[in-house]
Amino acid sequence: MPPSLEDELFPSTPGKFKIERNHGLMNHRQVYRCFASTSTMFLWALFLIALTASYLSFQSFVDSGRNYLSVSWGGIQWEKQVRTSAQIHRTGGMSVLVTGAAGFVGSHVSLALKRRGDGVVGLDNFNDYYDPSLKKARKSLLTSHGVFIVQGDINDAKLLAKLFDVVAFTHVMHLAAQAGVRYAMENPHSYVHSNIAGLVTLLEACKSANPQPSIVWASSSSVYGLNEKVPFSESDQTDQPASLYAATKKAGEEITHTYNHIYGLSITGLRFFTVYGPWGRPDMAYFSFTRNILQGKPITVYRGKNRVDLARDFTYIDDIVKGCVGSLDTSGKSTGSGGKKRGPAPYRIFNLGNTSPVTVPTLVSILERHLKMKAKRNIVDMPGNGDVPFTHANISSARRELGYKPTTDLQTGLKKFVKWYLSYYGYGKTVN
Ligand SMILES: O=C(O)[C@H]1O[C@H](OP(=O)(O)OP(=O)(O)OC[C@H]2O[C@@H](n3ccc(=O)[nH]c3=O)[C@H](O)[C@@H]2O)[C@H](O)[C@@H](O)[C@H]1O
Repeated sequence: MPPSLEDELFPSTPGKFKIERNHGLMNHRQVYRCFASTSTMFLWALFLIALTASYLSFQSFVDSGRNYLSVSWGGIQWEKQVRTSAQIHRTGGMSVLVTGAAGFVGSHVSLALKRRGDGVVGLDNFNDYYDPSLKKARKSLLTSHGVFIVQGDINDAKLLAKLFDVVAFTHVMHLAAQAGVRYAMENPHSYVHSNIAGLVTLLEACKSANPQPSIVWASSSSVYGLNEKVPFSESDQTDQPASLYAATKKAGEEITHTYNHIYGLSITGLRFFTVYGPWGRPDMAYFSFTRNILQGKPITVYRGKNRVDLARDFTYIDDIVKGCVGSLDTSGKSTGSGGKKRGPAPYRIFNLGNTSPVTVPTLVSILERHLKMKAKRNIVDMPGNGDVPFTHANISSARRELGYKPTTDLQTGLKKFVKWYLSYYGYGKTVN
């Protein structure tokens, strides 16, 4: 039976098939047919290869297009920007990945590091917990100083792996977090997402990096919770958190301890005490009070049990930056590599406060003086929303180990804040 067209076009295994059909010798016609069918086959094979190749390249075009549409990182140009930003310009300098770089503390620390010649790459997801345009303005400031901020989330393991692939970061300054004590009642899962899941994703990336970076990260004074012994010392128990925010920060301290213990990551946790200053966070009391006073709107001033005023150990941003940089400088090395611990690594926790608590009504009076306007005070009993009555830091440990010495009192710091606020927003502009 002559071979069907189908057989000629799609022989299963050509050589074997022909030998079986002809039992040995072939005549001219058979040779010609064989030659003709082989060349047809060859042409079809070429056609199929070309078809497959064009399909695959179309697919990769679609994939890369999709990547560019939904992911704002990757590519040769992006890698170049990351590398340039990470370049060290001083002897003995470090290259630091700063998470939350478009945030309040993150932007200040990034600038300070860049100014003294360290390499800095920022990472920030630019979420809308508060007005993202303020974060974008901070980003522009950093860009003008040569700091590149990658737009991405600390929960994105692929992005983190890529960053460590492109740059051998010596340090990570981890400041990305869901902040705010009272907002935790509104959106509890955002705290778990950033402060727990995001932290673990970041630590996983750091543990696997080779070399492993040293990590300095933001814990919080809120871990002291309902403690009554003052001032708060790092050796005090911290097992009475008053808010979910505090609980996630406390959990962060325990989680980082396990990564130090198992993988040899060098860890420094900083308990910040109500940080304030220029380029600050609009959700915080000093900031929202300023906005409302300027707009002639009332402010709500909480009052504690038995009509006792609430008090905070307000700490000025420049002092906090010095504490952060001092922590990076003294962090010591991580000891692991490739996910394996090679020896013990430092695990440290420091209070970064101001050591002189001020009551909230006094904070309002200082603002009134600087703004030359009277506040419309609406005094209410503190609702059970996660607030603690007072905070007060003992900073002897940070002073000894980091050379930390706060120098700005609330009066001076708020003057600088008000000056910045008026230059940034003017007198009447609305802030979200
Ligand atoms: O040290 C920290 O670890 C935390 O500091 C900050 O929390 P807090 O100390 O609570 O600051 P902040 O909100 O400015 O309230 C200040 C005071 O004003 C009172 N307060 C507040 C709002 C209001 O409308 N009225 C009022 O009286 C309020 O009752 C309080 O007594 C950070 O936000 C937090 O992210 C975390 O970093």
